[in-house]
Amino acid sequence: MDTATAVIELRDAYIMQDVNTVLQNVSFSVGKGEFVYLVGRTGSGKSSLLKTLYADLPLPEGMGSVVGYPLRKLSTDKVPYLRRKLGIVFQDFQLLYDRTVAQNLLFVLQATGWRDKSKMKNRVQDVLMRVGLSGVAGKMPHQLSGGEQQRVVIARALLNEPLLLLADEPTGNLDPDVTDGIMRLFMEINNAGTAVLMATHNYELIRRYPKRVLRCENGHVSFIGSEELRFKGV
Ligand SMILES: Nc1ncnc2c1ncn2[C@@H]1O[C@H](COP(=O)(O)OP(=O)(O)OP(=O)(O)O)[C@@H](O)[C@H]1O
Repeated sequence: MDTATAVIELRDAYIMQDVNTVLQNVSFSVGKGEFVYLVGRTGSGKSSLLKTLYADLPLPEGMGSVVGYPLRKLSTDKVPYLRRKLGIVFQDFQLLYDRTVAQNLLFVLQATGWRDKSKMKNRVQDVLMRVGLSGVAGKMPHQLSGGEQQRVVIARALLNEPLLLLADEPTGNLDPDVTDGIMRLFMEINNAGTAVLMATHNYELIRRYPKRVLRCENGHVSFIGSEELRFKGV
Protein backbone atom coordinates (compact mmCIF):
# COMPACT_ATOMS: atom_id res chain seq x y z
CA MET A 1 0.00 0.00 0.00
CA ASP A 2 1.46 3.39 -0.88
CA THR A 3 0.95 6.68 0.93
CA ALA A 4 -1.76 7.68 -1.57
CA THR A 5 -4.04 4.84 -0.40
CA ALA A 6 -2.84 4.43 3.20
CA VAL A 7 -3.88 6.55 6.16
CA ILE A 8 -1.28 4.82 8.33
CA GLU A 9 2.00 3.43 7.07
CA LEU A 10 4.71 2.24 9.46
CA ARG A 11 7.96 0.57 8.38
CA ASP A 12 10.45 -0.80 10.91
CA ALA A 13 9.16 1.74 13.40
CA TYR A 14 10.21 1.82 17.06
CA ILE A 15 7.64 2.81 19.65
CA MET A 16 9.39 4.21 22.72
CA GLN A 17 8.42 5.45 26.19
CA ASP A 18 11.44 7.55 27.18
CA VAL A 19 14.46 5.32 26.69
CA ASN A 20 12.42 2.11 26.80
CA THR A 21 11.48 0.33 23.62
CA VAL A 22 7.81 -0.73 23.86
CA LEU A 23 7.45 -2.12 20.30
CA GLN A 24 10.11 -2.81 17.70
CA ASN A 25 10.20 -3.31 13.93
CA VAL A 26 6.60 -2.28 13.61
CA SER A 27 5.46 -2.50 9.98
CA PHE A 28 1.84 -2.31 8.89
CA SER A 29 -0.51 -0.19 6.84
CA VAL A 30 -4.12 0.84 7.24
CA GLY A 31 -5.92 1.85 4.07
CA LYS A 32 -8.31 4.73 3.49
CA GLY A 33 -11.73 3.88 4.91
CA GLU A 34 -10.53 0.69 6.61
CA PHE A 35 -11.55 -0.45 10.13
CA VAL A 36 -8.87 -2.19 12.19
CA TYR A 37 -8.92 -3.38 15.81
CA LEU A 38 -5.84 -3.20 18.01
CA VAL A 39 -5.61 -5.86 20.71
CA GLY A 40 -3.01 -7.01 23.23
CA ARG A 41 -2.59 -7.49 26.95
CA THR A 42 -2.40 -4.64 29.40
CA GLY A 43 0.97 -2.96 29.00
CA SER A 44 1.63 -4.54 25.58
CA GLY A 45 1.89 -1.10 23.92
CA LYS A 46 -1.48 -0.30 22.33
CA SER A 47 -1.77 3.19 23.81
CA SER A 48 1.90 3.92 23.10
CA LEU A 49 1.38 2.95 19.47
CA LEU A 50 -1.72 5.17 19.15
CA LYS A 51 0.10 8.06 20.84
CA THR A 52 2.94 7.75 18.34
CA LEU A 53 0.38 7.92 15.52
CA TYR A 54 -0.94 11.27 16.72
CA ALA A 55 2.56 12.56 17.52
CA ASP A 56 2.19 12.62 21.29
CA LEU A 57 5.23 10.31 21.37
CA PRO A 58 8.11 10.86 18.94
CA LEU A 59 9.08 8.27 16.35
CA PRO A 60 12.82 7.86 17.02
CA GLU A 61 13.53 5.16 14.43
CA GLY A 62 11.96 3.76 11.30
CA MET A 63 9.44 5.28 8.90
CA GLY A 64 5.96 6.46 9.78
CA SER A 65 3.34 8.35 7.86
CA VAL A 66 -0.17 9.24 9.09
CA VAL A 67 -2.74 10.86 6.78
CA GLY A 68 0.17 11.95 4.60
CA TYR A 69 2.29 13.50 7.39
CA PRO A 70 5.72 11.94 8.00
CA LEU A 71 6.11 11.21 11.73
CA ARG A 72 9.91 11.24 11.81
CA LYS A 73 11.16 14.59 13.03
CA LEU A 74 7.69 16.13 12.70
CA SER A 75 8.24 19.67 13.94
CA THR A 76 6.02 20.89 16.79
CA ASP A 77 4.39 23.50 14.56
CA LYS A 78 3.22 20.76 12.15
CA VAL A 79 1.56 18.64 14.86
CA PRO A 80 -1.72 20.67 14.90
CA TYR A 81 -2.07 20.16 11.12
CA LEU A 82 -1.72 16.40 11.55
CA ARG A 83 -4.21 16.40 14.46
CA ARG A 84 -6.77 18.36 12.44
CA LYS A 85 -6.98 15.40 10.06
CA LEU A 86 -7.44 12.97 12.94
CA GLY A 87 -10.26 12.21 15.33
CA ILE A 88 -8.96 11.17 18.73
CA VAL A 89 -11.09 9.30 21.27
CA PHE A 90 -8.79 8.79 24.22
CA GLN A 91 -9.00 8.79 27.99
CA ASP A 92 -6.46 11.65 28.02
CA PHE A 93 -8.91 13.79 26.02
CA GLN A 94 -11.83 14.11 28.43
CA LEU A 95 -14.61 16.66 28.09
CA LEU A 96 -14.17 19.95 29.93
CA TYR A 97 -16.63 19.73 32.83
CA ASP A 98 -16.93 23.47 33.51
CA ARG A 99 -18.75 24.24 30.26
CA THR A 100 -21.68 22.99 28.19
CA VAL A 101 -21.51 20.37 25.47
CA ALA A 102 -21.77 23.08 22.79
CA GLN A 103 -19.00 25.11 24.44
CA ASN A 104 -16.80 22.01 24.53
CA LEU A 105 -17.24 21.56 20.79
CA LEU A 106 -16.93 25.28 19.94
CA PHE A 107 -13.70 25.40 21.93
CA VAL A 108 -12.19 22.74 19.66
CA LEU A 109 -13.43 24.48 16.49
CA GLN A 110 -11.87 27.73 17.64
CA ALA A 111 -8.59 26.01 18.53
CA THR A 112 -8.48 24.45 15.07
CA GLY A 113 -8.89 27.70 13.18
CA TRP A 114 -12.65 28.11 12.67
CA ARG A 115 -13.78 31.76 12.85
CA ASP A 116 -17.27 32.07 11.30
CA LYS A 117 -19.68 31.87 14.27
CA SER A 118 -22.73 30.66 12.32
CA LYS A 119 -20.73 27.95 10.51
CA MET A 120 -19.34 26.86 13.88
CA LYS A 121 -22.83 26.62 15.40
CA ASN A 122 -24.06 24.60 12.42
CA ARG A 123 -21.11 22.25 12.63
CA VAL A 124 -21.77 21.63 16.33
CA GLN A 125 -25.42 20.79 15.54
CA ASP A 126 -24.33 18.52 12.67
CA VAL A 127 -21.92 16.42 14.72
CA LEU A 128 -24.33 16.13 17.67
CA MET A 129 -27.06 14.95 15.30
CA ARG A 130 -24.61 12.49 13.76
CA VAL A 131 -24.05 10.83 17.17
CA GLY A 132 -27.78 10.87 17.99
CA LEU A 133 -27.63 13.67 20.58
CA SER A 134 -29.25 16.70 18.97
CA GLY A 135 -30.94 17.81 22.21
CA VAL A 136 -27.95 18.10 24.53
CA ALA A 137 -26.02 21.13 23.27
CA GLY A 138 -26.92 23.28 26.28
CA LYS A 139 -26.31 20.59 28.91
CA MET A 140 -23.29 20.26 31.15
CA PRO A 141 -21.32 17.00 30.67
CA HIS A 142 -22.16 15.78 34.20
CA GLN A 143 -25.88 15.91 33.28
CA LEU A 144 -25.28 13.17 30.70
CA SER A 145 -24.86 9.41 31.14
CA GLY A 146 -21.47 7.77 30.56
CA GLY A 147 -22.59 6.54 27.13
CA GLU A 148 -23.89 9.99 26.16
CA GLN A 149 -20.63 11.61 27.28
CA GLN A 150 -18.73 9.14 25.12
CA ARG A 151 -20.95 10.10 22.17
CA VAL A 152 -20.06 13.74 22.76
CA VAL A 153 -16.37 12.77 22.78
CA ILE A 154 -16.96 11.02 19.44
CA ALA A 155 -18.87 14.06 18.12
CA ARG A 156 -15.89 16.22 19.09
CA ALA A 157 -13.57 13.85 17.22
CA LEU A 158 -15.73 14.26 14.09
CA LEU A 159 -15.72 18.09 14.05
CA ASN A 160 -13.03 18.43 11.41
CA GLU A 161 -14.17 15.49 9.23
CA PRO A 162 -11.15 13.34 10.02
CA LEU A 163 -9.67 10.85 7.58
CA LEU A 164 -8.75 8.63 10.50
CA LEU A 165 -10.28 8.04 13.91
CA LEU A 166 -7.95 6.74 16.65
CA ALA A 167 -9.82 5.29 19.61
CA ASP A 168 -8.37 3.83 22.80
CA GLU A 169 -10.87 1.54 24.58
CA PRO A 170 -13.85 3.73 23.66
CA THR A 171 -16.27 1.29 25.27
CA GLY A 172 -14.07 0.53 28.28
CA ASN A 173 -16.37 1.65 31.11
CA LEU A 174 -19.75 1.18 29.45
CA ASP A 175 -22.37 -1.53 29.95
CA PRO A 176 -23.03 -4.03 27.09
CA ASP A 177 -26.08 -2.26 25.59
CA VAL A 178 -24.38 1.12 25.55
CA THR A 179 -21.21 -0.49 24.19
CA ASP A 180 -23.19 -1.93 21.30
CA GLY A 181 -24.69 1.50 20.48
CA ILE A 182 -21.23 3.09 20.48
CA MET A 183 -19.91 0.30 18.26
CA ARG A 184 -22.75 0.80 15.78
CA LEU A 185 -21.90 4.48 15.72
CA PHE A 186 -18.25 3.67 14.92
CA MET A 187 -19.43 1.37 12.13
CA GLU A 188 -21.63 4.14 10.67
CA ILE A 189 -18.74 6.59 10.81
CA ASN A 190 -16.55 4.01 9.10
CA ASN A 191 -19.18 3.26 6.44
CA ALA A 192 -19.25 6.98 5.65
CA GLY A 193 -15.54 6.73 4.73
CA THR A 194 -13.49 7.47 7.86
CA ALA A 195 -10.79 4.91 8.66
CA VAL A 196 -10.80 3.66 12.27
CA LEU A 197 -8.08 2.14 14.44
CA MET A 198 -9.64 1.04 17.72
CA ALA A 199 -7.84 -0.48 20.70
CA THR A 200 -10.03 -2.88 22.65
CA HIS A 201 -9.91 -5.79 25.08
CA ASN A 202 -13.42 -6.81 24.07
CA TYR A 203 -13.19 -9.91 21.84
CA GLU A 204 -16.97 -10.25 21.90
CA LEU A 205 -17.16 -6.97 19.96
CA ILE A 206 -14.69 -8.30 17.39
CA ARG A 207 -16.84 -11.40 16.96
CA ARG A 208 -19.95 -9.30 16.45
CA TYR A 209 -18.33 -6.74 14.16
CA PRO A 210 -15.52 -8.65 12.44
CA LYS A 211 -12.69 -6.59 10.92
CA ARG A 212 -8.92 -6.96 10.58
CA VAL A 213 -7.17 -7.32 13.94
CA LEU A 214 -3.69 -6.06 14.83
CA ARG A 215 -2.09 -7.48 17.96
CA CYS A 216 0.70 -6.13 20.17
CA GLU A 217 2.59 -9.02 21.72
CA ASN A 218 6.10 -9.45 23.10
CA GLY A 219 7.26 -6.14 21.68
CA HIS A 220 5.95 -6.78 18.18
CA VAL A 221 2.82 -5.92 16.19
CA SER A 222 1.19 -8.16 13.62
CA PHE A 223 -2.19 -8.86 12.05
CA ILE A 224 -3.90 -11.96 13.48
CA GLY A 225 -5.31 -14.50 11.05
CA SER A 226 -8.91 -15.67 11.34
CA GLU A 227 -7.66 -19.10 12.55
CA GLU A 228 -6.10 -17.54 15.60
CA LEU A 229 -9.23 -15.51 16.30
CA ARG A 230 -11.34 -18.69 16.17
CA PHE A 231 -8.90 -20.25 18.64
CA LYS A 232 -9.70 -17.36 20.98
CA GLY A 233 -13.40 -18.09 20.58
CA VAL A 234 -14.00 -15.10 18.32
N1 LIG B 1 4.07 7.75 30.41
C1 LIG B 1 4.83 6.65 30.44
N2 LIG B 1 6.12 6.70 30.83
C2 LIG B 1 6.89 5.60 30.84
N3 LIG B 1 6.46 4.38 30.51
C3 LIG B 1 5.18 4.25 30.14
C4 LIG B 1 4.29 5.38 30.09
N4 LIG B 1 3.08 4.95 29.67
C5 LIG B 1 3.20 3.61 29.47
N5 LIG B 1 4.45 3.19 29.74
C6 LIG B 1 4.95 1.81 29.63
O1 LIG B 1 4.89 1.42 28.26
C7 LIG B 1 4.46 0.06 28.14
C8 LIG B 1 3.23 0.01 27.23
O2 LIG B 1 2.14 0.68 27.86
P1 LIG B 1 0.81 1.07 27.08
O3 LIG B 1 0.02 1.96 27.97
O4 LIG B 1 1.16 1.51 25.72
O5 LIG B 1 0.10 -0.38 26.99
P2 LIG B 1 -1.40 -0.76 26.63
O6 LIG B 1 -1.32 -1.98 25.77
O7 LIG B 1 -2.10 0.42 26.07
O8 LIG B 1 -2.02 -1.13 28.03
P3 LIG B 1 -3.57 -1.02 28.54
O9 LIG B 1 -4.31 -2.10 27.84
O10 LIG B 1 -3.46 -1.28 30.01
O11 LIG B 1 -4.05 0.37 28.23
C9 LIG B 1 4.21 -0.43 29.55
O12 LIG B 1 5.35 -1.15 29.96
C10 LIG B 1 4.03 0.81 30.35
O13 LIG B 1 4.46 0.63 31.66
